[in-house]
Amino acid sequence: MQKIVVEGGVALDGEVQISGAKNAVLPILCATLLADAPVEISNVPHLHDVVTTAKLLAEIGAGISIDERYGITVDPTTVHSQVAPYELVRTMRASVLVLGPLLARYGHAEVSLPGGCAIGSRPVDLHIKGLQTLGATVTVENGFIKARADRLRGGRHVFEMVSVGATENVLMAATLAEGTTVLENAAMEPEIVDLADCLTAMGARIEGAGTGRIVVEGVDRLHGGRHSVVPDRIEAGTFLVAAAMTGGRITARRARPDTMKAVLAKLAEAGAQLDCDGDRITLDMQGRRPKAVNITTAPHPAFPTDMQAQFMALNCVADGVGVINETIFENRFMHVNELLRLGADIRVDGHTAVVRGVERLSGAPVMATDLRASASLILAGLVADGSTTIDRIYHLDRGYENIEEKLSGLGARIRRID
Ligand SMILES: CC(=O)N[C@H]1[C@@H](OP(=O)(O)OP(=O)(O)OC[C@H]2O[C@@H](n3ccc(=O)[nH]c3=O)[C@H](O)[C@@H]2O)O[C@H](CO)[C@@H](O)[C@@H]1O
Ligand SMILES: C=C(OP(=O)(O)O)C(=O)O
Repeated sequence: MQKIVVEGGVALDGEVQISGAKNAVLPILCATLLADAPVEISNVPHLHDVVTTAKLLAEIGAGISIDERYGITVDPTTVHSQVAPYELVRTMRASVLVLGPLLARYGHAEVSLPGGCAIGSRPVDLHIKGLQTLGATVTVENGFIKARADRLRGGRHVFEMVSVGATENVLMAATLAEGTTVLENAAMEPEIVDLADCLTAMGARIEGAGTGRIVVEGVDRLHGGRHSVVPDRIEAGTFLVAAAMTGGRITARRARPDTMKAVLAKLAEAGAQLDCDGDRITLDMQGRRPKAVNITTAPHPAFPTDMQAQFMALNCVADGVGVINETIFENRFMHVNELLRLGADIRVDGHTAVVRGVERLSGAPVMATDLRASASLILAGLVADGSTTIDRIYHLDRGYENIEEKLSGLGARIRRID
């Protein structure tokens, strides 16, 4: 199994290009199923999860073509199955996002329940309730969500709690429903806005994406279109934290600073000098040690759960004590035990971790447990004395494109071994 080896001690310096967002491209690929002609998606990140989604779309009959720049064109006109099997859904929870599109387009869909994952349970009751408001009959049998509706009809739906996935599934379904749908307490993440932009390019009529109230006027058909995926705010944030921890200076190119305000505010609070110029974010730490910061994860525009592990790594070597509250997932502290192996001082009590910064970490073999936990271990390795070897990095390949090449380009001593 492949591993990543990091030799600590280099202050990062240089420029890095940010890829398209994993959490935007996956719903967008599912949304292409709504169209009645090919849809071209560009700025697609080269990720394992993208390959899995493409496999799922191909399995149900969609035509997939990939150009030399990794742009993906999906031709949904050849879809012949409305069943998403367990083998694919289990490896990637985002597969559940084919439910809304298949139901809206074909009047029925069967999608395996995603089950939980390492970071916590991943229920889909909010997705189901939203589709029921649009008139679907939904049952859960033999581990599958089975949904049916001759034609969905618009309605007003209030999500009980903010859910990114449920907002995406119901939004996609509503585009082909008869009449108007109003979604209240909708998620406001930039990835929802990007999905709505892609749907709009396919002929959907959507207002309010990016606010808590989205209004969709259903249309009879969606046509083909083109869309370029929004830059990955979590990837950009991860590189900026790496620069801050190592006392370095980097510029993230092709980023979207307006989608990352909570993260940039915390980096500034940690003592980083930040300069945003169009799609470029420059962070300069001027060789200083970061100051500890308190973090509470919550839905956008608050601090994202997907950056919690990386800021935990920063607090491990910061000056002072940082308190981290994780409010989205019940088990998203699995990086703690691995960070402790590197010499960190962290105490966990329920959803709260208290991190006391130490002067130095020391390299050790560690194990990645999930995607962002893997990133936090690389960050810790960048500042640890000696060598840190990270096992089970397949998690990393789900969500970061060429991370070791990008970090090497910034001067880090990092390599992948078999
Ligand atoms: C609000 C939030 O930060 N969402 C994150 C969540 O999105 P993802 O779409 O995976 O998860 P949701 O936004 O749906 O989950 C938010 C919360 O709602 C609960 N829930 C969700 C659906 C449902 O049907 N029933 C239910 O109870 C979840 O258990 C969770 O506590 O994980 C992604 C991957 O880390 C992140 O990119 C998203 O930013
Ligand atoms: C946990 C993540 O993704 P997923 O919901 O696909 O597991 C993530 O992007 O940090």
